[in-house]
Amino acid sequence: MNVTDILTLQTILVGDSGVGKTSLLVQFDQGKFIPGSFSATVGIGFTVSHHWLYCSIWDTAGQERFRSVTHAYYRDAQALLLLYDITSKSSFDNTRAWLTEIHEYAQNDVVIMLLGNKSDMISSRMVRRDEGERLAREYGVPFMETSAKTGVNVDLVFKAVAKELKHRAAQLPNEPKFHIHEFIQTQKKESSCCSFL
Ligand SMILES: Nc1nc2c(ncn2[C@@H]2O[C@H](COP(=O)(O)OP(=O)(O)OP(=O)(O)O)[C@@H](O)[C@H]2O)c(=O)[nH]1
Ligand SMILES: [Mg+2]
Repeated sequence: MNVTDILTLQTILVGDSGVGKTSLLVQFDQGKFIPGSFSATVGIGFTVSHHWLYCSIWDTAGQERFRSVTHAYYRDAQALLLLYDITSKSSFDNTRAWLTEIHEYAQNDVVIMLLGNKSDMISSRMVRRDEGERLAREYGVPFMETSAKTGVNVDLVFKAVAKELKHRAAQLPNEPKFHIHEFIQTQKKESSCCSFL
């Protein structure tokens, strides 16, 4: 994708409280990570990011009590990033419930991406990468592991989603679903990740 393309992208971040939605957003938008500080999002957060992409990002609160607030934002999302925390089995197990909610409230053609965040926390890993890949294949969605702390794969997530939307906008029906590996060659520093289905 020609990164000078300016694309608009309405994105929503969902997933259990504490998985790193806000941290991923701050890393993407400001390129920084604020260690240790965990202040749970209340209601909904919003950021407009002006990289190579004009991206309005809704950062939702993972806590159950804000769920009804989140529902209202699914409808307008073109892209939906569903995060779990690789150090939290429950956040991974809950992704199925999130996917059910997404299918209930979001547009049918929303681009969904499953992200296993906190990939830097190698010694505390509770969810293997292949478990994330398997779940992603089961639901037919692309998957990546990310770290909001080190920035690994964070830009790549938004590039990959933007490229999918570009393909769809260009109505290139015969094109294969875009393959994330294209980005790998150009982003040596990024870790490997599975291709899109
Ligand atoms: N090591 C590491 N810590 C992370 C990462 N992402 C988030 N954290 C930490 O995990 C905690 C929760 O991060 P948040 O970004 O606030 O989580 P959230 O998903 O926005 O939580 P809610 O707003 O309650 O839904 C914070 O202490 C972050 O510093 C990561 O990739 N690696
Ligand atoms: Mg948050």
